[in-house]
Amino acid sequence: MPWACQNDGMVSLLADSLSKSYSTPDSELDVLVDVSLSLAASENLAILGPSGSGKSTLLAILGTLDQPSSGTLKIGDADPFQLPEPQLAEFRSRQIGFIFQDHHLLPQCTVLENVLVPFLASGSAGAVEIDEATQLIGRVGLADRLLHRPAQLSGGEKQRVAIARALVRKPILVLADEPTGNLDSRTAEEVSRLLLELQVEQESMLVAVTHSQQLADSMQRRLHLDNGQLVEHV
Ligand SMILES: Nc1ncnc2c1ncn2[C@@H]1O[C@H](COP(=O)(O)OP(=O)(O)OP(=O)(O)O)[C@@H](O)[C@H]1O
Repeated sequence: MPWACQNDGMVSLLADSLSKSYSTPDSELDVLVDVSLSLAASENLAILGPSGSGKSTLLAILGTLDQPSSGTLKIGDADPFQLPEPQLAEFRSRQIGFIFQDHHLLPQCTVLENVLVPFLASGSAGAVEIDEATQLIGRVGLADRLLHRPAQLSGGEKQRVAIARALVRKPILVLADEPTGNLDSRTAEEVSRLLLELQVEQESMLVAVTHSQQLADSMQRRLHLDNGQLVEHV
């Protein structure tokens, strides 16, 4: 049995023996090897490891953006890789929030419109959704910037908008790839604190790939990925 990270709470994410290989004409590249982990509701986990150790590959599989070569994934009650593509896309947009290092905001859209994007993926945004988005934008400290465009915001403010966008539908799982990677240390600390506060408040799970020791130290659990294998860090 590969090493698995266990917890006492109710398990809401269970990844069992995930492996990912790429075939090249003359060899097979094993990028992830038997990676297992579990998380309970409201838990957060940092994934650390050297460049090329498979962190982004693991995050893409947990986010159902990439299929494992073998292994299974359960998120809440769903077995996402058993869903046909339209249902998988709906599951992903409803239940998983993504935060990227470089925010990926739509430059032509306002802060409010950017935060409404996850609702638009499943149809339209009405008064209830606009109210929810507005409240969350206030919660991330940007109540007076609703109609500003990303170019009018600082890096930290853009990342606050990206956090609001990821959390606005109260997803079961939030995945962040280097969420503070482009920020100075003080801004990184503020953004990390806000992300963890909101994730716990909303009872979402959070998995963040990070090179930041400060962010990793402020998370409940830390795992180290080395050469495609998950090993306990601290
Ligand atoms: N489509 C692909 N085809 C072949 N190899 C790939 C593919 N995608 C990723 N890899 C390889 O998988 C390994 C892990 O890549 P991954 O991006 O997951 O690492 P990482 O730990 O996130 O690295 P970094 O910290 O530099 O972002 C690397 O050796 C990479 O070259």
